[in-house]
Amino acid sequence: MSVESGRANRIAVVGGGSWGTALANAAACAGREVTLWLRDPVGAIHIQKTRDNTRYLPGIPLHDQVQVTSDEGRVSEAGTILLVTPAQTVREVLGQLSPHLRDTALVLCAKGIERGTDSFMSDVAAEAMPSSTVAVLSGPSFATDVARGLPTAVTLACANGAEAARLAGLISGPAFRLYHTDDVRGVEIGGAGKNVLAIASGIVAGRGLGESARAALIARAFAELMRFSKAYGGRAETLMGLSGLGDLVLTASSTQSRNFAFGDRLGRGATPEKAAGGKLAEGAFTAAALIDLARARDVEMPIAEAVADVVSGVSDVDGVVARLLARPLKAERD
Ligand SMILES: NC(=O)C1=CN([C@@H]2O[C@H](COP(=O)(O)OP(=O)(O)OC[C@H]3O[C@@H](n4cnc5c(N)ncnc54)[C@H](OP(=O)(O)O)[C@@H]3O)[C@@H](O)[C@H]2O)C=CC1
Ligand SMILES: O=C(CO)COP(=O)(O)O
Repeated sequence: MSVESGRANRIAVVGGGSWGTALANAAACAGREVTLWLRDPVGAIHIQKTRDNTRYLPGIPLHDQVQVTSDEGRVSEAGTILLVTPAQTVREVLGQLSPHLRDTALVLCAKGIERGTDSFMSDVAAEAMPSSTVAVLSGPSFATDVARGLPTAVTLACANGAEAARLAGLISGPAFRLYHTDDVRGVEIGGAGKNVLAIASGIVAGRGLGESARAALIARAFAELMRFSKAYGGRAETLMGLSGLGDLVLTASSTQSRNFAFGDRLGRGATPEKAAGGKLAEGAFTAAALIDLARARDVEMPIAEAVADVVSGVSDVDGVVARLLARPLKAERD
């Protein structure tokens, strides 16, 4: 096999948390050679040897075709990189890796918006790596399900539609089905926004407001997501698909979701600091940026605003619930 055809078949996964490890398994099941890169050398040696990511995905065996390393140079052996660290670290990680990357397709897997700059992930990547092909992967997919080989379907977006189809084919396996689109903005808005809105759904559950309230909230949260996406150029059909409705339904209705669980604890009275419980709840970091962007284009997002206020400590749960219930009645289409 030539070096170039070897690169084409090799995928590097950057970030050895739960989703990175799951995606490494999924890509290996798709027949790819996989390098899983972690920043922690001790952790990398441990996982390579035991074939178990005991910290993030205990008890789920790592596929034989996954090689684990902490050597940044090894990332350059792959033609495609899946970037799977938290959204707020993407700029830093790309800065660290860019000297090692050439002719690389970059698939962004974090679901969030960068705080401070209010930047979407694809814009962060385009700034950090202007000559790379940038794609976004998002959709309903809990790491434990995917790592175990349970079936799901997600969306891969790239502005170049042919490249989106090629990358979807490269990563899709028997149980991990990737649909493709050229609507990058729509897909990344679905993934980032649903995390914030899932916190609201968790709050409703934790506060004991009932199943009816939760269903009503999810429907109105989806209306917010559609309005926001329209204002930022995402297509309605994308938001109605896997990365919008599909992922909102999953995340806003399952205690397996860290964002839902975070909201649930807030609803039961925990402080934002305690509610996270040491786990990543991306929506808590994205909420303020989402609201900044919504205000900048006059998009009404009362549910996302309520989450941002509770997370930042500006309001308490009962205060935002009362505020939402006191909103004036209006036509449903608005
Ligand atoms: N888990 C899931 O089911 C899914 C997650 N996602 C998204 O994937 C992204 C990652 O989530 P997930 O894997 O679950 O998170 P985890 O908390 O499970 O893991 C995060 C990983 O990122 C690493 N990391 C953190 N900061 C840095 C950094 N500065 N440089 C290098 N590595 C870093 C951590 O390393 P260390 O251990 O050394 O801190 C860890 O390996 C999130 O945006 C999430 O929304 C998307 C779909 C499903
Ligand atoms: O994005 C996810 C499922 O698609 C994972 O959600 P949580 O980060 O809330 O666990």
